[in-house]
Amino acid sequence: MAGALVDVKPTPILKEELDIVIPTIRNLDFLEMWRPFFEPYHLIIVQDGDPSRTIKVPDGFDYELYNRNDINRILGPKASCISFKDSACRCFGYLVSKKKYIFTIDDDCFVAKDPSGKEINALEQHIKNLLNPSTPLFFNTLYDPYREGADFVRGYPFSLREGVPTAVSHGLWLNIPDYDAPTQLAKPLERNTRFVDVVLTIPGGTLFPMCGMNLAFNRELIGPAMYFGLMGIREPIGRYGDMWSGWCVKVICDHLGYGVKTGLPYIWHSKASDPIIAFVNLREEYYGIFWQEELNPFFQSAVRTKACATVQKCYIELSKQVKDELGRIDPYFLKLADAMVTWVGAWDELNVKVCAPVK
Ligand SMILES: O=c1ccn([C@@H]2O[C@H](COP(=O)(O)OP(=O)(O)O[C@H]3O[C@@H](CO)[C@H](O)[C@H]3O)[C@@H](O)[C@H]2O)c(=O)[nH]1
Ligand SMILES: [Mn+2]
Repeated sequence: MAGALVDVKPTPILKEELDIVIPTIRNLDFLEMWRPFFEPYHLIIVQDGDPSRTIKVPDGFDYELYNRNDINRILGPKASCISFKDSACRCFGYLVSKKKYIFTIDDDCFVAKDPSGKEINALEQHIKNLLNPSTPLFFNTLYDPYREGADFVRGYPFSLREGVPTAVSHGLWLNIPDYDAPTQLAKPLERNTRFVDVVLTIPGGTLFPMCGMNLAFNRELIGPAMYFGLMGIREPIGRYGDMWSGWCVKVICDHLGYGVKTGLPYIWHSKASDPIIAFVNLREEYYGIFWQEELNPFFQSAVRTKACATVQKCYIELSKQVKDELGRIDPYFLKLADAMVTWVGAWDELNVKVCAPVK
C-alpha cells in the first residue's frame, strides 16, 4: 500500500532568517490574532518602561525579551543611545538580532482584511517586497513591475530593468492612520478605509515619513542606519524615532543604490493608547513639527562622499553633518549626533565579526 499521505506543511519562508521585533509596554495578547502567521518565527520583544513589570506573552511563541536592565547590562555606557519610554526603544531589537531580515510591528496592530474579506498575511507581503528588486532610478507607471500580472511599461529603459536590491518595505494601516497630533486633534474620527492594492518604490532623491508600526527591512543592507534616535523621557522630542531613522535610511539607500518600497501590506491599527492621546502626542511631537521643516532641506542636501562606501561610514558622515549643521537649531542635535556615533559603535561591537589578526 502506498505510504499514507502525510500533511507536510511548507517551511515558512525566511523562517530562520527573520526576526520579528516588538516594542511594548503591555501584555502581548495581540499575538493571538497573528499566531497563524507569526508563530513559526522568532520574536525579539523590547520591553519599555518599568523593567520590574512582567509582560505576558501567549504560549507557543519562541521569543527573547529585553527590558531596560538587560539593555543597560548588554550595552553598558552605550545604552545611553537607546530611548526610554518611547517606541524608539525598538531599535535595540535590531541591534541584538542575528538575522538577515527584521519585521517590526506595534502591539496595537492587528490582522487586516483585504476587500475580498481575506486576512492579510502582512509578514508574507513584506518578505515578497524585500526579496524583489526596487526601481528608484526610473518610475514604472504600472507600479511594481515584479508583481504577478505586471511588468515594465513601454519606454522603460532595459538597462534599468534589473532594478536594485530592496532595503526597506514600508507597510500601511487601515482604521487609525498614522497622523500627527495636530491632524489627530482636527480629525479625531477619521478612519482610513481605503485599501489601495499597490506597492511603490519611493523614487531616488525623495524623502518620506517612515512609520515604524508596520515595517520590514534587510538588516544586512541597511541595519546600521536603522537607529531610532534619542526620544522619550529626558528628551525634548518623542514619537519621531521612526521619522528620523527613515530620513537617514533613505539618503543612505539613495547613496548606496538600495530601494525603499511603500504600500502593501496593510495592518489594522486600533490604537491601544489613551483617548486623550492626541494631546499627549502633541507635547511629544511639538518640537518635531517645527524642526522637520528644517530637517527636510538638511537631508535633501546631506552630502555623502565617495569615501562613504559602507552604511556605517555614511552614518558617521551624516552624524558629523548633523552636529555641524543642525546644532544651531537646538543643542539636542549635538547630543543626537553623538548618540548616532555611539549607536554605530554598539552595532559594530555586537555585529561586526572582528577577525583575529593572522599570525
Ligand atoms: O513609551 C512607550 C509607548 C509605546 N511603546 C510601544 O510602541 C508601540 C507604539 O505605541 P502606541 O501604539 O501606543 O502609539 P501610536 O501613537 O499608535 O504609535 C505610532 O507612533 C509611533 C510612535 O513611535 C509608532 O511607531 C506609531 O505606531 C506599541 O507597541 C507600544 O507598546 C513603547 O515601547 N514605549
Ligand atoms: Mn499604535
